[in-house]
Amino acid sequence: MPEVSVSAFDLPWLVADIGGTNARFGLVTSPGARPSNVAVLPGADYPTLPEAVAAYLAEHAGGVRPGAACLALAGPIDGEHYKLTNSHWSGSIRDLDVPYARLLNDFEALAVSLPHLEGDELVSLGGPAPGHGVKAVLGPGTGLGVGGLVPTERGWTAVPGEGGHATVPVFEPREIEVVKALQAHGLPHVVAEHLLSGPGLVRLHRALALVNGVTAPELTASDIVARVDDSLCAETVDVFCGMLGTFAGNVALTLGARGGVYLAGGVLPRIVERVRASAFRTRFEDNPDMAAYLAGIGTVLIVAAQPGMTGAAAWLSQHARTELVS
Ligand SMILES: Nc1ncnc2c1ncn2[C@@H]1O[C@H](COP(=O)(O)OP(=O)(O)OP(=O)(O)O)[C@@H](O)[C@H]1O
Repeated sequence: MPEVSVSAFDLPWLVADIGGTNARFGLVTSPGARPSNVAVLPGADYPTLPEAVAAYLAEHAGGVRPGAACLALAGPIDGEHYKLTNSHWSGSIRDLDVPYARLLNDFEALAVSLPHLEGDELVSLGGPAPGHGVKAVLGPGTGLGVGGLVPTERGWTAVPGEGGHATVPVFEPREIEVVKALQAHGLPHVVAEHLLSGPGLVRLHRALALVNGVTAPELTASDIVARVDDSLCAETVDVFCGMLGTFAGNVALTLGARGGVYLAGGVLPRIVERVRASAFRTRFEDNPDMAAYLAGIGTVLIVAAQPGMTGAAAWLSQHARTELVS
């Protein structure tokens, strides 16, 4: 069969959201459309990202050759180069052999998705509905991601960052005891991600056992959230939600996120009602000088299935217009 030549931004476009465990892929068949042909591949099954992309295109996308790609990755992006934080994949986007390809940090892509999410893709965690202005997104998953989205005269601009590595937001006496226990056990500088993530739930459970002077089995994050009748597990989830509220309030204050604070990541959609019933929103507003300011900011949980890929698709739609007219 003769090779079909493909130019930059020829449809379809390839989008992806790649975490430490899963590589999610999809195709965009018209600008502004949501991804179709979505498939989730286990990253560990493929030695490199180009091999996972080739497998997706061959097995789930009819062997198409995309004219553009936007890949959201859980790790720092340095121009064309990527290195996933919790996976062995690293390399250059050029190795994909797509005429136009762009890398985004995963929370940068989530930030771009925010104006496109609607209806039952969002659940209120308190406060008013998100309005105009800067938006923030943060979320506990394998790590703790943070991003911002700023309105400009030329559309929205996403702001990636490394906010999950900010020092842990301890507030209540019990939380201070947790930090002291972790410091006494080999973790001198406790950052937010150490406690506000899936692995953070495990660490928090262990630390609360030390603080309470009890022995507890080593549990996974899913065990901890499943054991609703176990007092230590229940306390772990409560402390987690409270600290997350303070962290989200700190992000809102830092970015001036009057357009809303959105919560994402793999952990919270599994405990929606417990977050809503927790101290999350009270702690979000609990600031001596800025309580009224924070009370005016909506907090919303993203429960959409593939928001990272929605963001990657929106990014390509916005940039295709710019690239094709310039
Ligand atoms: N049932 C569960 N309840 C609570 N937390 C969970 C559950 N299952 C998994 N987790 C946590 O969620 C984390 C995965 O979150 P998320 O999906 O956001 O991760 P990611 O970094 O995007 O990577 P990937 O999806 O590839 O794992 C896991 O590290 C785990 O700690």
